[in-house]
Amino acid sequence: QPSPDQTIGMGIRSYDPEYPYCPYPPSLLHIEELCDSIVRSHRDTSQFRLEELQALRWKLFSREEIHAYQSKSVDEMWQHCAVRLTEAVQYVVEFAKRIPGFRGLGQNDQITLLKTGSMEVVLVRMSRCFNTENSTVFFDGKFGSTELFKSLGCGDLMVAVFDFAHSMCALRLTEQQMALFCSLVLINPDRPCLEDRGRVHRMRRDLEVCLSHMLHRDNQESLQHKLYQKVSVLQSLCSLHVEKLHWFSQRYPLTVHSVFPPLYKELFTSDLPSVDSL
Ligand SMILES: CNS(=O)(=O)c1ccc(CNC(=O)c2cnc(OC)c3c2cnn3-c2ccc(F)cc2)cc1
Repeated sequence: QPSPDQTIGMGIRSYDPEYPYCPYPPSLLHIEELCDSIVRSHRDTSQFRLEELQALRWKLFSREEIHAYQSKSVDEMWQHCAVRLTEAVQYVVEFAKRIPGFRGLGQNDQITLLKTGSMEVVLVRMSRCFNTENSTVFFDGKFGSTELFKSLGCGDLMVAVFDFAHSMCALRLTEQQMALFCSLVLINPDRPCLEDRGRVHRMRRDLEVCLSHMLHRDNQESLQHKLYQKVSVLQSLCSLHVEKLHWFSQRYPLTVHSVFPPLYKELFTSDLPSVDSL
C-alpha cells in the first residue's frame, strides 16, 4: 500500500532493458502474453474486486449521513475527495508500472503519461463501483448519489462524472476488456511533451492489437469504436476537473497548498513538480 504522501517520482525507477516488445508484427503468443499481463496487473491493482463492490451495492448512505456530507464546508469536502481520488490514483500508478515496457520509458515520459492519463483511468475504473439502478457510486464504504457531493460546489462536474460512469456501464465491459482499455488510455503517444514518442507509439500499437484480438475472441468487435469514442469524453471530463480545481485553489489556496496530498498537487495542478517527487 503506497503511503498517502508518496508522489509519482518516488515510486518510479526507469531502467533500460531492450524494450520487451518484439518487432512488428508481434506473434500471437506475444500478444496473448501481453493481454494476460495487463489483465493480471489490472486485477492486482484495482483496490476492490468486482464481487466486493457488487456485495455492497445496496449499502446506501442514510439521510443523516448524506446530510452530514452536505454540511461539510467546501474546502473540507474538496480535501476529503482529494484524498479519496489520490488513493484511487495511487493504484493506477501501480497498474501503469506493471504494464510491460512502461518502466522502460524515461522517467519524464512515465510522469507525463501519468499526469495526463491517471485521472482518465480512475474515471473508467469508477464505473466498476457505479450502480446504474439508482445512480449511486461507492464512496467511503457505502453508495451515494450526486447529492452526496453537493458541498463541493461542482454540480456540473459530478453530473458529468456520473453520466460517464453510466455510459461506461452500458458497454458492460468484462474486467479483461476494461484492463486493456485502461492501458490504452494511459499509453497514449499523442500526449504533449513526450520525449520518446516513438517508444510510446510502439507500446500503444501492440496494446491496440491486444484489444482487437480480445474483442474478436469475445465476438464483440463493435465495442472497439465505442471505446475509442469514450476517449474524447474522458479528456473533456478531466479538463473540467482541472478547471474546477483551479477555481477552488483560487478561493482556498492554503487548503490546496498545505493540506492536499502531494501526489494530487503534482498531478492536477500546473505547479512544477516538487524536486523530491522526480
Ligand atoms: C477504482 N477502483 S475501484 O476498486 O473500483 C474503487 C471504487 C470506488 C472507491 C471509493 N470511491 C471513490 O474513491 C470515489 C467515488 N466516486 C467519486 O466521484 C463520483 C470519486 C471517488 C474518488 N474520487 N472521486 C471523484 C471526486 C471528484 C471528481 F471530480 C471525480 C471523482 C475505491 C475504489
